[in-house]
Amino acid sequence: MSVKFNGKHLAKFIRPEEYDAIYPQVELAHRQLNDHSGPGNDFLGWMDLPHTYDKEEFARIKQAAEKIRSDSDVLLVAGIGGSYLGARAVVEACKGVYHNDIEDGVKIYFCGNTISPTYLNDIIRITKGKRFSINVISKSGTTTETALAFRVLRKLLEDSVGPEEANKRIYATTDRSKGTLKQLADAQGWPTFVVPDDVGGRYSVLTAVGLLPIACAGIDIDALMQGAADACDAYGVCSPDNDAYRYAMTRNILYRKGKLVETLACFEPDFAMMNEWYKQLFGESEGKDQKGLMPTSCIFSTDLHSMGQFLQDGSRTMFETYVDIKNTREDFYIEELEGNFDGLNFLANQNMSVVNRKAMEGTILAHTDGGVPLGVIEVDSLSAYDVGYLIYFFWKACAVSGYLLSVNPFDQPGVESYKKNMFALLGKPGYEDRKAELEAKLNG
Ligand SMILES: O=P(O)(O)OC[C@H]1O[C@H](O)[C@H](O)[C@@H](O)[C@@H]1O
Repeated sequence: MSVKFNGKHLAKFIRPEEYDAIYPQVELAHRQLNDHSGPGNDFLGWMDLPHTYDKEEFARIKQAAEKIRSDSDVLLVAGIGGSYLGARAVVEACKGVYHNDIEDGVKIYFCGNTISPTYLNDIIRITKGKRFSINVISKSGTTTETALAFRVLRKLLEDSVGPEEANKRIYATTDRSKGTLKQLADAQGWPTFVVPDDVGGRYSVLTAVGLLPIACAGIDIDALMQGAADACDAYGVCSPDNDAYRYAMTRNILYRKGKLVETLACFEPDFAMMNEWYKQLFGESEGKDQKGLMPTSCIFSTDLHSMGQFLQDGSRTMFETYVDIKNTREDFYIEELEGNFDGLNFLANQNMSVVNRKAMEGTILAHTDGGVPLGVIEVDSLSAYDVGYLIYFFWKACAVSGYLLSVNPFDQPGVESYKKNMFALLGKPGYEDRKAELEAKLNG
């Protein structure tokens, strides 16, 4: 098992009987997920996905990635939320945050995830004089941020290579049959990939949504899916020892004890976008009906120099979950310095990963002593296989955690409010009444 939940540091915060007491609710959640009888049961396509995914499309994804890698210097991936975070998270976890600067071959840039004109201009600058392709990703096919960026980038591509060649360099990942993007793709003859109906955005990284950009980065998507498939089997067993369920129970028990915030922390900067992916997964799944733990994140030891004080001594509203990556992608041997001018020879003659681990162990003990409940998710490495495994671990834990909280973990009705206001304020037809009302509030 390449992902484990280690709760040994939680012993002074949660008694074994508390797990026993909540476990029947886990059994119920397990049953509801398996027989599709719980809330949001039309969005459970992720559950068997690592086994049942469309193999024909998977092969087309690999072919498209090969083509992009051979005919493009740059791949622009336009998408937001679930159509953005997972792909970037896996690419950076497996290849590192500086993969574009270090690796030969196609550079991958993400856009359509903001309305910042500065950001878009920078993306346009990146494409100057480069051969580029676009992967536009939107399940609904109507998301404003993505559609707006895509409108600009598509024109850029058409101006650069002509409409006919542009049509061969635009890859659309969207709904099987509906939405503006699907209609456009069919009309223009762009290669299309499908976001299955029963897979929500935040559960879509192992569909074409994530797989095409991830394959373009040269990551082994077979290994990624295999990791998820093995996790699907491991966490498919209903038992108090199921680590995904243990993590879900821990979250819920701590929430009931008044903890309102979870901080996911990792001592590896390559994990920063996985943190962001986790925030969408748990934030959109659980933050509703005026309930839920607020997911936050840190990268340590970096953030120990900013958030460390609060975590050690501040208000005791949070618990921490550390992602412990057992084997780093690379190591660095620290040599002894003659004269020991910087006083750091006590660190010498060992690998830097050992120093990082001691920092983690020291932090675990300090924060636990400071009254922060702390669990550890142990991951073998950030290989494609282990990342696939970890993704499924979080999926399963999140679904059960949502059911334990008695919410529908698979919808996100609250996200619409800002959109409606934005459309009204921008004068989108159909929003006239709301526009007047909102302007009165703003100017009042
Ligand atoms: O893929 P799309 O339809 O463009 O949606 C992208 C994202 O935007 C929405 O507002 C949702 O809150 C997210 O769950 C979703 O992942």
